[in-house]
Amino acid sequence: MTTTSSTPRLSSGAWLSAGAWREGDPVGDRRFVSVGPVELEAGGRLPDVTVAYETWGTLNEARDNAILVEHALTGDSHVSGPAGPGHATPGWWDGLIGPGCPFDTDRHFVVAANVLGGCQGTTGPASTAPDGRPWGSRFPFVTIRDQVAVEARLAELLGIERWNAVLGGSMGGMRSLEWAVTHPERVETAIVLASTAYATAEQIAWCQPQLLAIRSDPAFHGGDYYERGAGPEQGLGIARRIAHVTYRSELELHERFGRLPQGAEQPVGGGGRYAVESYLDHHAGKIAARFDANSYLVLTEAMNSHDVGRDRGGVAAALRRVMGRLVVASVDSDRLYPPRLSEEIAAAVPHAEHVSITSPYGHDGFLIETEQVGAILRQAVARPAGAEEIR
Ligand SMILES: CC(=O)SCCNC(=O)CCNC(=O)[C@H](O)C(C)(C)COP(=O)(O)OP(=O)(O)OC[C@H]1O[C@@H](n2cnc3c(N)ncnc32)[C@H](O)[C@@H]1OP(=O)(O)O
Ligand SMILES: N[C@@H](CCO)C(=O)O
Repeated sequence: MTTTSSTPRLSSGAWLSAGAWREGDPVGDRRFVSVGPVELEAGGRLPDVTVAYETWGTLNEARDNAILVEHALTGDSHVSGPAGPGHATPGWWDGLIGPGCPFDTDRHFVVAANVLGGCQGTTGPASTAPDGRPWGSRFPFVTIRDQVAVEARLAELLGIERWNAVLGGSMGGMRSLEWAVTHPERVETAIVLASTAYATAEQIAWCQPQLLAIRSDPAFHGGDYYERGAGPEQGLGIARRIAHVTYRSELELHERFGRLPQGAEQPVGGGGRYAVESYLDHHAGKIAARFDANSYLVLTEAMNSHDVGRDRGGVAAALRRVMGRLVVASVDSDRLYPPRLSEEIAAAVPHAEHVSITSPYGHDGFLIETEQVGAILRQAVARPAGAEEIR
């Protein structure tokens, strides 16, 4: 099946939406595949879902060396960058995939896909609906389980019956855990970084002003802004500012910025900014240039819906389904996904291992502390099942 319709974009947008490529055609390092119609957990339906994905290494004959890397809220399929001449775009977890890396491409076949509802090539709100117009406000509610269902279709199309490992951080960790609970027989090792078995009240609470910031931007137009030239970039920027503070630690911000003014600006009564305000402004500008506000809403609400225990007799009962190895890692300074949430998962799964990542950076530590994360991943995929604890 092929799709040839146009790609809606914001004026400043560098993001991609599904629907503009012929199936199988690469765009940069990405490939695109149709996984067909998807019935959603909350009752909606998507008549044809496209998935953007990338791979590294080769699937072996036994088809037992495949690893699925799950990205977080604003990530994408581009986990790893330079793999040779002509592949110069950095990835968000560079150094973890390649010859001799924790995911050694001489041994492993690594797959990463943009998530359902995203804006980097997989079907999302900016994609073209059957009537030829962007889905916009009509894009249905998706859950973490729906996202995993789409990934399961991708696995089938790639000929992967069982993953050697499924791993990810934050929202990626939610999908990894859902994989291990929904398809226990298809996951040899699940690695859940800086994540949780269910969205907590505080996580949902932090999301609420973010959702409101986007929806109350006059340029939001109820979500149907694609054909108007500009989108709710102000609202998205405010959402990112709120979120970004929760992604870092109080101590890091204090030691890094303290009360410093931004250059010569005079914040106290001078109309200028503090350096930390300038830092948040910078991250706000970056997200508006690379991410679609509707995807931010859809994915945030998917995270809020996350609860592995839903319709499964509760979290503890759901976690008892996990059959393969489970490695849970938390960042010691993470105030958004505090270590106690990882400990809860580990306590509910007798054979699980809990590892602590030491970092001043808070939640974003799972993206920044690549040496520690690399060591965890290397050991998790190198050891036979049931081997001693990682330390
Ligand atoms: C290659 C890609 O596009 S990856 C896209 C997908 N991205 C993802 O999946 C992850 C999303 N990214 C993130 O969450 C974050 O960017 C992280 C975790 C990677 C950032 O980690 P860090 O390396 O700690 O970056 P940090 O938060 O310090 O920000 C650095 C930026 O702030 C800027 N900055 C620092 N201080 C200030 C200041 N006072 N005023 C303005 N800007 C400032 C730096 O110049 C730098 O800018 P740049 O990123 O444009 O080069
Ligand atoms: N900084 C990460 C944090 C989300 O967990 C992101 O933007 O995806």
